[in-house]
Amino acid sequence: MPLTGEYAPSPDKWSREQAELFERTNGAEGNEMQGKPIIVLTTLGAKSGKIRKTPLMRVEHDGEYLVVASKGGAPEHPTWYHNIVNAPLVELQDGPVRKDYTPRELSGEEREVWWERAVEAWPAYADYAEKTDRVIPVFLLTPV
Ligand SMILES: C[C@H](OP(=O)(O)OC[C@@H](O)[C@@H](O)[C@@H](O)Cn1c2nc(=O)[nH]c(=O)c-2cc2ccc(O)cc21)C(=O)N[C@@H](CCC(=O)N[C@@H](CCC(=O)O)C(=O)O)C(=O)O
Repeated sequence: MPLTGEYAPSPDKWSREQAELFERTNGAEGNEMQGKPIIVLTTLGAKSGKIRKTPLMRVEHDGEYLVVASKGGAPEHPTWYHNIVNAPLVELQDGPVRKDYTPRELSGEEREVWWERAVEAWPAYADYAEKTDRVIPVFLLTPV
């Protein structure tokens, strides 16, 4: 059952425009970042209850996805982190396919395995981790 509510565009022009182009073309355009594939995560605002759309790097394995709250290695988590922590359900669109997922924050050994996959998909994640003292949260998204 897709998330419903009023869409609230991100104030960040770059990611807003990429998410909107990606959705407008059903994943045919705006689907890469420097030649690497992206997905669009839809969450419900933890405070606003509005629909938030966030382009993220695509990290997939056997039908499950990892989303990485890196925000380029900024000292603080991205705000969508609070939405996902607060939400029992998120939506992810990969190309033309949009599905519901249950998010679970990873730690320990499981996080290590998926972190490797994330760095393979987008090597800059390793640089972001060097840049900040915070542990970059990662969430495993399992199809509902
Ligand atoms: C600018 C800010 O965005 P953010 O949620 O902090 O997310 C920052 C970035 O992670 C986000 O811009 C990503 O899309 C950037 N980004 C990636 N960001 C990543 O963290 N990881 C990635 O892998 C990644 C890849 C990527 C690829 C392409 C691209 O264009 C952007 C990419 C934002 O939208 N702020 C809103 C609030 C958004 C929000 O969700 N508010 C909640 C409240 C949340 C709370 O409780 O604080 C609500 O509505 O209730 C605002 O200020 O109005």
